Amino acid sequence: MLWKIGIVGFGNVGQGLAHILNRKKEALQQRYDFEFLVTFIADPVRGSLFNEDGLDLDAVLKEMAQKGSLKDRPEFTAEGTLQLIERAKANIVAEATITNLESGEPGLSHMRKALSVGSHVVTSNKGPIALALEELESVAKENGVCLRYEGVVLSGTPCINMVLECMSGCDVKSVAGIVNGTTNYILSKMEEGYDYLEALMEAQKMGYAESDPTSDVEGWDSAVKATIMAKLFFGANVKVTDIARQGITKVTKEEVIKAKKGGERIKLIAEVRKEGNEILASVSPKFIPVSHALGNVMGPTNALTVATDHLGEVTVIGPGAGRIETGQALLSDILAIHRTCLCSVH
Ligand SMILES: NC(=O)C1=CN([C@@H]2O[C@H](COP(=O)(O)OP(=O)(O)OC[C@H]3O[C@@H](n4cnc5c(N)ncnc54)[C@H](OP(=O)(O)O)[C@@H]3O)[C@@H](O)[C@H]2O)C=CC1
Ligand SMILES: N[C@@H](CC=O)C(=O)O
Repeated sequence: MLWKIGIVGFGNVGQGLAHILNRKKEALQQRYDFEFLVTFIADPVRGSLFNEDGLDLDAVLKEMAQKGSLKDRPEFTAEGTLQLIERAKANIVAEATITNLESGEPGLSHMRKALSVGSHVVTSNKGPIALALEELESVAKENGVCLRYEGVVLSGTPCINMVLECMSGCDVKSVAGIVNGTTNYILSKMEEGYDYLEALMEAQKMGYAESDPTSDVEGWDSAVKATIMAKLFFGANVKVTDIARQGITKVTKEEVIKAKKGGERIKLIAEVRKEGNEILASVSPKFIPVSHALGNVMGPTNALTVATDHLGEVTVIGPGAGRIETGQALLSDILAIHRTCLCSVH
């Protein structure tokens, strides 16, 4: 099968996915029998493109790097994102627009539209998954397509599918760890002597931060990830606004350096745990001994410890943000869809 892929949102992650697809085209065919065309890119500000016969990703990425815009490309279209999703009817839509924790928009409408026209959806966008997972899964089911979102908690580091698939049958008792790359990067840089703002700007440059970084530094991003984990791993509906939440804006460089001298590091820890019939979730900065596994997780790296009945504790450590890293999460979902379709054919 020749898969037609559409990319919605051509910022850090959308471009990260395009880079991987461009670079790995032959390897993906040889290794996984996965053949594809990217038929559209939708991003109203940077420029939307459509070509039923496939875009030249190499040329698109070069133009993006040189001009920061796709509006001079011959495949340019002024069509809105929803119209493009409907007209293109790609087999798979990769949705990577901004996370909106209040309405889920514009990603929520993009996903509804894509699923309802029969496109599988893969996404790194946390808003729609936190706010409307059941609805989206039911639209997917009605239309016989899949919705996958591996990247919404730990970017490309295995998390959701690791727990739901590889650890299926286990009861999860708690999950706890560092689930935001930007704040961990800032705290790490502050230990090296950077000022808070200097470190934040660096995180933005590297493509780790949300479009509004308040979400990262005030702990909202970690809280929405806790909401998603509460839903997926505990079956609990915990609203992001109900989570006891504190970010890192009050943490000073002096405190970070003092903690290190005392053998500790300050880390923004998200936790979801079951106590009796209650599911408790929180996000706050905590002093962690340098000797503890989490105490040595630095930069944009994340770590999550999943406590279960059958396996005890399982800890995963890896990138929690980044263009290519999150593009990898989308790619793993795309290949999972390809595998499922191969299985149903053979
Ligand atoms: N960056 C990371 O490391 C990670 C990001 N994520 C999530 O992935 C998603 C993408 O992140 P990232 O790439 O960093 O964010 P960016 O802000 O870099 O990219 C988002 C893109 O979506 C575009 N966009 C906005 N509205 C529309 C629309 N209606 N139609 C099409 N495109 C639109 C934006 O355009 P413009 O800016 O011009 O308005 C922008 O180019 C977010 O939801 C984020 O939370 C998840 C894990 C890690
Ligand atoms: N802004 C987020 C991106 C990934 O979800 C982070 O820094 O972790």
